[in-house]
Amino acid sequence: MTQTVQDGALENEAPGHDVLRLEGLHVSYKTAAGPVPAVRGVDLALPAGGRLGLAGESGCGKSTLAGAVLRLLPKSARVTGRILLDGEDVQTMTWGRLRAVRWAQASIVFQGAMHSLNPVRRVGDQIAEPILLHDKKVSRAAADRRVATLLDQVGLVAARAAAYPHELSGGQRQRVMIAMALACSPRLIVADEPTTALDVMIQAQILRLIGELVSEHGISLLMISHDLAVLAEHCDRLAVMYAGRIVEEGPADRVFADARHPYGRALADAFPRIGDAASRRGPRGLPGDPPDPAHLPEGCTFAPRCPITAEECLTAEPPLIAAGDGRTAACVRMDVLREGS
Ligand SMILES: Nc1ncnc2c1ncn2[C@@H]1O[C@H](COP(=O)(O)OP(=O)(O)OP(=O)(O)O)[C@@H](O)[C@H]1O
Repeated sequence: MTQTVQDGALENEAPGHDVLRLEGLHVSYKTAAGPVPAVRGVDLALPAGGRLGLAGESGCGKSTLAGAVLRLLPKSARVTGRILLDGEDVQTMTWGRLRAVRWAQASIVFQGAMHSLNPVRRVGDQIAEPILLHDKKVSRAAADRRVATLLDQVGLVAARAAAYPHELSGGQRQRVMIAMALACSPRLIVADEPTTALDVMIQAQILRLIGELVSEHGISLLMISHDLAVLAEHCDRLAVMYAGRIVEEGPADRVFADARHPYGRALADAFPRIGDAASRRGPRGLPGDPPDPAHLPEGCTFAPRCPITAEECLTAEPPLIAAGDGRTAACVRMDVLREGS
């Protein structure tokens, strides 16, 4: 593992107790220009019924991590480390086992339902498919009844089962995707930027719906977004990702209100807070861009954009260390950040 969790949550928990557990996960894409390290030594644990938010800017490796969980990455991706679903290593599953696990044990809601749904099939048939696939004893009539129940749970009338994806609004299509994700009563749902393509009001409704459904059904949630504020509202823990690594992890309210890593702090400050009087902490852009994963800087990868960089940041990549209140952060200058806050 490249990341050391000193005094972190991972060391104290019995393996196999988590619905999802990533141990030293690395994903590198093979390209003509050389390897692109998209995920670099990630350790994460999601207990049963937990809701973990994964935040970070575009290109930091969030979708790669999500795809790795169900082995949905392209062939050019080289994955090392362990991905444990209920203690079972996804990397060593046979294709048959993997097919059984997808939908039934874990399902993913991707961004942009239009691309995930088949445009020439009725949505009811698409929701019924994983149900029929996973339980050969279920009759078509029983699957249709289940589809009607699922549509009702996601706030759509049963008659919508007959619609084609293009006949639905973006929000309705995303509700269909959520119904599909719930169809086989999984233990884990991974929601990868589930509302990116939707307008703000609909985004809030869909996120609330996901939150309500996972609690109602006791499903664990890994929610991925660039928006730390949204994640803080719907998750109990937050992990902040930068240039392929987790740079901060901890209880959602603590990380959002008082991040220990300057990147976590910048992400929290980038969005207005609900209830903030006259924008005391208005939205603030983070200067610069994340590094190109194929050409990472020496030392801390955030140093070139960091407001508190010092000489010591430029020599080695800081390990993830205990940062108080059940948090971990990968910053050698977190005390300076604390003093300045
Ligand atoms: N198939 C691929 N081949 C080569 N590089 C890839 C491939 N897919 C992703 N990458 C690179 O891996 C890095 C991580 O990408 P990823 O899509 O996981 O990030 P992300 O945080 O999910 O971004 P976004 O929010 O834009 O989806 C990026 O530099 C991206 O360009």
